[in-house]
Amino acid sequence: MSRITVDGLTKRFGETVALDDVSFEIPQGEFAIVLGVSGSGKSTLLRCMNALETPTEGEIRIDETPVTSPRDDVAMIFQQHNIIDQMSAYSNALTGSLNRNTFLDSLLQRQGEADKLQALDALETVGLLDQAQQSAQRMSGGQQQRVGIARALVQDPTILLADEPVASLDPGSSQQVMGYLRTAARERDLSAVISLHQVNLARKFGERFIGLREGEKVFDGYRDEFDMDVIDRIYGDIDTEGMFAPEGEAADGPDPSTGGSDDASTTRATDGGTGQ
Ligand SMILES: Nc1ncnc2c1ncn2[C@@H]1O[C@H](COP(=O)(O)OP(=O)(O)OP(=O)(O)O)[C@@H](O)[C@H]1O
Repeated sequence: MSRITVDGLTKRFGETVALDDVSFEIPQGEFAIVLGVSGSGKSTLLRCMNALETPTEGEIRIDETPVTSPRDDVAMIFQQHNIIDQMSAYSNALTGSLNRNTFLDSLLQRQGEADKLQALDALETVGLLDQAQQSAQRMSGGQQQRVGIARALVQDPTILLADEPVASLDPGSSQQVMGYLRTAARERDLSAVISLHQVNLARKFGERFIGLREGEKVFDGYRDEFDMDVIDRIYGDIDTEGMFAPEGEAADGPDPSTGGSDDASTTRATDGGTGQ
């Protein structure tokens, strides 16, 4: 059970109001996407959720317990996945169990069988079991990010946070990574909060949407309400042409069996994204 409550969250950096009285609740198992232009407060929101920033006012609660320090049951995936190039996909995934092992045990890979099986299971979830021994530096950016997801899963979280996890990937890899994230959250019943720049990706994979603009929450709703008016509310008068695929084209979620898709139709849907 992991319900996330964001309650009257304000974060100021000097004169800058990064978040202004933001409140919402994410029920257990929901896959939520946070959208907004650069500087709207997405990263600050996620960082507050993981206690990497301290709120100026308000608080975050997980199952009614205020978040005051990083928690083992909250895993965070970053844009720069920070995996170790020289290590294999398997060894990188296994580092997700660091919270349960001493540093020396981890260094010598003396983790228990359960942790090792969990690393293999996580690699299977992200479609990389057959690449387990592959050195990370020989993997593509998308594969490396999937290793980052596997490592987060080995942490055994109930909540998955991802701050622009596909910002540096090409459209096809972005689709795949989002697909695997969605599959992982669904299979393990994780609550997920993902920040994204790309509207089409958000719409394709998201279930719940939180829109931020200049630190304020300007939208909070589900797929059926997430229309062009909402996009305008979030993005204002910037050119949104091409950010929104025609109705139906991007409405289906990923195929959980593939963790997304490489097929041409979905790649086309992404091409209509923001290109960021
Ligand atoms: N550590 C900090 N010190 C000072 N100002 C900060 C700090 N972190 C964020 N800000 C400011 O807070 C505001 C929100 O930033 P934030 O990084 O949360 O936005 P964002 O929506 O994640 O942007 P991007 O999409 O570019 O990552 C911005 O004006 C930013 O300059």
